[in-house]
Amino acid sequence: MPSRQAFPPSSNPRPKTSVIFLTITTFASAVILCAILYFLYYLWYSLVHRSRTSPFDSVTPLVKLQRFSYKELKSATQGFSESNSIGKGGSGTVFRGILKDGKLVAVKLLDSTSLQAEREFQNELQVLGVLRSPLIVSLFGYGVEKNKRLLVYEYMPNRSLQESLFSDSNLGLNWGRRFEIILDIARALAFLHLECDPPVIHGDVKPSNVLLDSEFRAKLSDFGLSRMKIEGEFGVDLFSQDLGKSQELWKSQDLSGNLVAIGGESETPAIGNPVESANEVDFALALQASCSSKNSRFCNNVRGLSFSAMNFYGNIGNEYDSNSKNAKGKGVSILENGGEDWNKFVNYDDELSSVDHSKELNLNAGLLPDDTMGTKQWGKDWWWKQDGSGELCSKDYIMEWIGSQICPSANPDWDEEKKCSHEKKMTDTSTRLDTFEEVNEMHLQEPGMEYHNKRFGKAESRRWNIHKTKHKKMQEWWKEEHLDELSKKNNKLNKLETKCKKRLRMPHFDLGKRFQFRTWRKSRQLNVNKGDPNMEFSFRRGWKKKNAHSVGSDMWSGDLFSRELSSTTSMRGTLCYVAPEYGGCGYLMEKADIYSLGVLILVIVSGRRPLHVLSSPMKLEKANLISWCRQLAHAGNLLELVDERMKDEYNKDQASLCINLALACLQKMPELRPDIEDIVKVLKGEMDLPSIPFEFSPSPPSKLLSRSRRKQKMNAE
Ligand SMILES: Nc1ncnc2c1ncn2[C@@H]1O[C@H](COP(=O)(O)OP(=O)(O)OP(=O)(O)O)[C@@H](O)[C@H]1O
Repeated sequence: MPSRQAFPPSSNPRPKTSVIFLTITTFASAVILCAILYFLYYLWYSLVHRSRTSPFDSVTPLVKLQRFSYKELKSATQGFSESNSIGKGGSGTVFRGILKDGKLVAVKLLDSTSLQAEREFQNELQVLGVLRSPLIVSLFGYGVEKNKRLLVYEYMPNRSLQESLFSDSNLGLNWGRRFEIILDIARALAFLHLECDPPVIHGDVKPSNVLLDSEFRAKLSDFGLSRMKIEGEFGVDLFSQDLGKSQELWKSQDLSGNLVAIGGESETPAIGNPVESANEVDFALALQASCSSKNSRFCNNVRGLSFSAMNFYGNIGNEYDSNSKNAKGKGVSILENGGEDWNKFVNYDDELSSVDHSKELNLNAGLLPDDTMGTKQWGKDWWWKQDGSGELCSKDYIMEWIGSQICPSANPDWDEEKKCSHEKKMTDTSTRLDTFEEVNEMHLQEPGMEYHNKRFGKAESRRWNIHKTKHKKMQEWWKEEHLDELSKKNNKLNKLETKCKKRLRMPHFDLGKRFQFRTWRKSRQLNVNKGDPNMEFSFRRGWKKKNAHSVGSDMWSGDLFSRELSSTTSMRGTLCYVAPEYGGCGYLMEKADIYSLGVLILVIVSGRRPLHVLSSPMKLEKANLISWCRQLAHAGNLLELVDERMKDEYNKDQASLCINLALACLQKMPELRPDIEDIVKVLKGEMDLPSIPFEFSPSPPSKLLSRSRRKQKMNAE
């Protein structure tokens, strides 16, 4: 009998494998769990960390802004009395006030029903609220009550540079002061661009935003259009915002930037809720509430988006609107409704009206659940993001507008002068153009290249070549533009002559207004409040009743129209001061401020507005300060630009340095404009002015303009 093979008793290998497998699995699970936990922790940490960090933490300690009650500010300004009114701007009226402790302040009462004002209020708090520098006007505090918004600033006894420069007496501004003011403004910009982290771009550098203290030292103010430049971004994709969502939120908008229900009922909403408690507020918390959660980064990047103008174009500039079908359609329906909805406001829809500003401004943001902040974020900040896919390029529109508005003075002497010299001028100009072009060519190829290599190194030479090509195109365009401009002016002269004959008398002041009405109504078929002589147009304000008591604006000169042109705030800056690359379509970068500084320097040196058309008989070439300056530079006669009121009592070297510096700042290509650091050094005499090729035109060719120009040419033929 075969014996059974006896196996030695052996341990079962299966359980062993299971143990190993189990161990590995447990270990792997533990590792995965740890990784998940770590990831979650990281996520939590970064969210919490980000939402609690003010962009200015690194440079400035958190600033506590005082919260004032409306009552307090009302009594400080004697009930916002007219005698205490010291100026009116695009977003509100400024009053002189004395606080209980005797401190002299300037209180800005914002136009309560305007979203534009709300946006600027927020921006002012978020940017100016955390800036502290002797070169920047201090914001002491704010007030929020129902739909009232107030900002309390340090009082600047000599008001704005606008007033000092354009007042009749202008006694205060001798050359020494003017030069100091230029230096102060440059220093202020250096502070914003270089010392702030992230850098702050002012976005609206102009005389009325430069305030003068008792010793006529200048401080920069009005940060309503400013923005912070976050994380070294270049051109944050503004259009990547959740525009679909934000556009759903608004129904449509009237010309003053207020929402309008299309064909529907409207009402005046309260923008926020009164907050009873807490006299002093840690504004970082408001900042936190406003810029929290996942959208916080973008929140700061989309400051300078002017809502009103964009939709204004959307509404009226139908032929220019290639993208914003919605805006167009809505605009048309508003107009079709008879345009009467303009004065009715439906500022917030349900989601918007649910925004609790008391939380935002009063509060302990830490108590707000994150998701609440996240979702409300869009509601709260939606108007920042309106400049999206539907945005029109305002520049083209503005340029055409200027073109349509520039008309010679009604002064008959001047007309005569123009008529007589016009033919001669045509020939003169062609000669000048040739020479001009030659000089430009020389500048571009020789010193320009040298300067560029020196400054940016050879690695950049490819880019430079692209620039050169662009320059060439620009030159060609300029030539076309210039000739075209002259023939346009000629046409206008003829038209004006006919009109003069018809009307016999053409009141000086009415000209601008009349032209505005005519042009806007005719070309855009706007149904505006017909013929109200007190209406004026502003890109920032839309149509607005002129305030007879406005100190800071029109009263300083008779040339209403000229004043308006040179200080009309456009989408994200002020017409004539806004950099050409920025005109509402581009990204706001430091070099845009440099461009505005260039215009401002010329204005300070010359005591003229950038566009000065109607005030007195003058040669047409002087009307546009920048092109006149370029012509003088070409003729080697820069000092002719200096304010005649100073007679010979100015420092010629300094004046010529300033004008040259301004021309450098006014270069078309932002990269070629000097940095603010260099500008300050040049002004202080610590550095020579680099030789820079001067460009020609402040505006590049645009499809639209060339199209209209082509049409004009065809018609002429
Ligand atoms: N802190 C201040 N101290 C003294 N005067 C001031 C102060 N702030 C403003 N003003 C005066 O009020 C005027 C209006 O200022 P505001 O900032 O409202 O508008 P603006 O800059 O003239 O125009 P916009 O707001 O359209 O750019 C100024 O021109 C200035 O005369």
